[in-house]
Parts: sequence; structure tokens; C-alpha cells
Amino acid sequence: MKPNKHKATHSAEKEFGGALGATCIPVFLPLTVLYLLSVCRSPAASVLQWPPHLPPAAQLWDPLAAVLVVGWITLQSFLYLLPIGKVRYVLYMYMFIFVDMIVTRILHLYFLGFHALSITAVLLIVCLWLGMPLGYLFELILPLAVCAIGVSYLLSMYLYIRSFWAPQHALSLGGNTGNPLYDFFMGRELNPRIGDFDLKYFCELRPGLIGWVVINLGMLMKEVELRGSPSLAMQLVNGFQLLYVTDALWNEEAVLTTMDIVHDGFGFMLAFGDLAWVPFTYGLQAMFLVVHPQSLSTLGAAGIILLNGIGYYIFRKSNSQKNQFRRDPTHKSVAHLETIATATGKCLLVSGWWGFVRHPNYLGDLLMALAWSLPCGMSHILPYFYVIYFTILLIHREARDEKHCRAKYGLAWDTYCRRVPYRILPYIY
Ligand SMILES: NC(=O)C1=CN([C@@H]2O[C@H](COP(=O)(O)OP(=O)(O)OC[C@H]3O[C@@H](n4cnc5c(N)ncnc54)[C@H](OP(=O)(O)O)[C@@H]3O)[C@@H](O)[C@H]2O)C=CC1
Ligand SMILES: CC(C)=CCC[C@@H](C)[C@H]1CC=C2C3=C(CC[C@@]21C)[C@@]1(C)CC[C@H](O)C(C)(C)[C@@H]1CC3
Repeated sequence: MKPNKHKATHSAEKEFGGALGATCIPVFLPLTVLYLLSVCRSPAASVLQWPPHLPPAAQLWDPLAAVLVVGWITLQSFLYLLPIGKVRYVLYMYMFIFVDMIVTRILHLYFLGFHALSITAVLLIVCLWLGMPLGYLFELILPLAVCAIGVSYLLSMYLYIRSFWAPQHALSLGGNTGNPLYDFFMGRELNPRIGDFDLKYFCELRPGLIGWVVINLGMLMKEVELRGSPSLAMQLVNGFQLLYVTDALWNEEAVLTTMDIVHDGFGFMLAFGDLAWVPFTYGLQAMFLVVHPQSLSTLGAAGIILLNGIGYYIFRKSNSQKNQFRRDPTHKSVAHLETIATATGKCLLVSGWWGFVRHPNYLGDLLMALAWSLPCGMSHILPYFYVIYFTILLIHREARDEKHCRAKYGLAWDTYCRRVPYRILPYIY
């Protein structure tokens, strides 16, 4: 079959530093993952050390890692395809870029992220019971990351090539500029699917997110091997991040309204972000604790648990309030909230959580990020990598979302911004 001839959207404004950013980021970020993992396991754990702590090439490859990564993705794909869980009929919107027209298609998806996590947990318990040395993940972490990066490159190439056979209306607005490197990075096709298998939705929530908590558990088991029992700091990091991942999978339908699913194409940025960046950098704290044990006072631990609790409360309540409002604005939990009407027919909340700041969910997420790093003490900057990166990501994301909302809601958005002047942190930002 011949590839389709697509019209490029040259007018779409380029993001992430344009073609230069799209050329450098796919080289720079994978190297950053390997560098961070390698520094994290070194006794000094100093990101500022010169010459930098680089892993010897021999430590980067192990065939066992390739088997584990491929086996893991296969297992999660199998769990994704199991016809159990809540079935939802999802309205997918395809925008015709040149004609001002929106086409909708109804797809059915099974929501069973939580089932996938639970079945994986049972399988892990069985493996541990059979004596599988999960702590070996610590030794294998660099080859595992190399394989995950390799898979994300292969997947992005497949996505780029197959997008030329996709119809024009299935392409994303931002990833179809005609510049191959930029389009490869941003992703041309919006929601690529093989039959009923939605590749972007699967990658966003399953292998990387569940892989992250399995790696954390591996670090905990390594600590048990080395010191006889897991430290309080390790238990807190594992517990907090498991709560975050469980929450994401329990509320997995909510991901369908995020800009990654609705707006961004599926290209290298998301494939690498989902499959390599999340599992191998979000859990750096647990890896750090294996080599740099910390003693935590009961009072300190209580303070950190409280911070994580407050962050989680703000994150969950604000996300649920918006999701409920978008699903059914007449529902009794949101019907009393003040709103602004927009020309699209949709309303914007101006009271409740969304009248406090324009992104209360980001605020909660950032408080949690801080709580995940504090158990690692104050002696090193490395365990704070996630908070620093995440602050930058969310500030950039907020700016991108603001641009989309201004384009979508026009004057109503400006009124909302006047009513709710702070973006993430009241009186500061
Ligand atoms: N851990 C991680 O790495 C990451 C986590 N996240 C988390 O994911 C979650 C989702 O984030 P994200 O997708 O960025 O954005 P949001 O969930 O904040 O969604 C933004 C959208 O919400 C709608 N909206 C904005 N303001 C209002 C309002 N006042 N009333 C009603 N609707 C409004 C708009 O869409 P519309 O009007 O079309 O409904 C807007 O585009 C967040 O909790 C975030 O912290 C995000 C990125 C990375
Ligand atoms: C540096 C780089 C390559 C960045 C790519 C960004 C991705 C890592 C993130 C973009 C949006 C994400 C979301 C989550 C994880 C990180 C990525 C993929 C998320 C699945 C985490 C759990 C949350 O509860 C969530 C479901 C709301 C969230 C959705 C967005």
C-alpha cells in the first residue's frame, strides 16, 4: 500500500526549542539517564564531580536485561489485552486540520490498570517466594536502562514510519511540520492503534509506571540483602511512590483528558518519557538509599508523611473535582461551584480548587515530589533531581496548557486569569 500524501502544518509553532531541540534532546536525555544512574550508585553521588562519573562500557550491556525488558513489555501488553475491568466507550476526536471540522469516533477501552498492577504484584510475590533475587535489579540497572532506551528508539521509529500510512485526520497538530527530526521527536500520529491496542495509552500508564515501582521494590530488597531489613527512609520512598502509581492506575480514565493524549502526537518524547525516563529517573531516591543509607527520626518521618499526605490530598481532590465537573457539571459535588461560560459551550471553574490557583493539581504533585526526596537527607542534590526536573516540567507544561486554553477559550480564559491570578503557588507564581 502506498503511503498517504499529507499536507504539513508549517504554520504550527514549534515547541521544545524547535528542530535544534528535537535533534539534541533525543541524544542528551538518554545520556542523562545513564549518567544519573551511574552517579547515584557511586559512593560520592556528586553530580558536580569533574571529570564526571561515567560507567565503563562493559557495565552497559547484559543479555539478561534485554530478556527482562522484552518479557516485561510482553507481560504488560498481555495484561492490557485481558478483557476484564470496566468497559468505557470513549469519544475520540480527530481534528481536520485544514477544514474546520471535528470528526468523532467511538472506541471501547477496558480500564484495568489497577488489575494489571494487582496481577503483577501477585506474580512478584510468587517470584520472591520461589527465591528470585529481586535485589539483583540494582546490579542490572544500567543494562536495563540501555535496553529500555533502545526499545523507545525502535518504537519511535516504528511510529514515525507507520504515520505515513495514517489518514490526515489522525495526525497531531504539532508533529506534522514536514521536518523529519522534529516530527520524529513530537510524534506525527495522535493516537496510533494496532486494532484495539492503543499504543500511547498503554505506554503512558503501564510498562513504565508499574516498572518504576518494581525497580523500587528491587532497591528495597537490595537493602534487605545488605543490611538485614529495609530502612524507614526506604519504606517511605517505596510507600509514597507506590501510592502515586496506584492512584494513577485506579483513576486511569482521567489520563484520557491530559494534553499528552488529547493534543500531543506519539513520538520519541513520549515513548522515551514513558518507557525509559519515568522508570529509571523517577525512582532515583530508592537507588540512592541503597548506597547512602539515611537515619530518619520519628518526628522527621512524621513531618514527611504529613507533607506527602497534604500534597496527595490537594492533587487528588483537585483532579477529581475537574474530572467530575467535565463528566457531569450538574453532579451534586460540583453543581454549587461558580463558573465562567465560554464560547465553546464548556464552562471554566472559578471557585473550589480551580479558584485557588490555576493548577492546584500541579501544586499537590510538587509537594509530593518534595516529600519523596526528603527521606534521602540534605547532604546530596541528586535525590532532589526529581523535584528540580518536575518543577521545570510543570512550569513549561503550564505555559503550554495556557496557550492551548487561550486559543480554545479566548476572552473567557483572560477573565479566568484575572479572577485567579496565580498559576501554581498562591502569591508567588
Ligand atoms: N508525574 C509526572 O511526571 C507528571 C504528572 N502530571 C500530572 O498529571 C495531571 C494532569 O495534568 P495536565 O494534563 O498537565 O493538566 P490538567 O489536568 O491541569 O488539565 C488542564 C486542562 O484542564 C482544563 N481546565 C483548566 N482550567 C480549568 C478550569 N478552571 N475549569 C475547568 N477546566 C479547566 C483545560 O482543559 P479543558 O477545558 O479542555 O477540559 C486544561 O487544558 C496533573 O495532576 C499533573 O500534576 C503531569 C505531567 C507529568
Ligand atoms: C523529559 C521527558 C522526556 C519528558 C516527557 C514527559 C513525560 C515523562 C511525562 C509527560 C506526562 C506524563 C504523565 C505522567 C507520567 C510522566 C509523563 C509521561 C503520569 C502518567 C504520572 C502519573 C499521574 O497520576 C498521571 C496519570 C496524571 C500522569 C499523566 C501525565
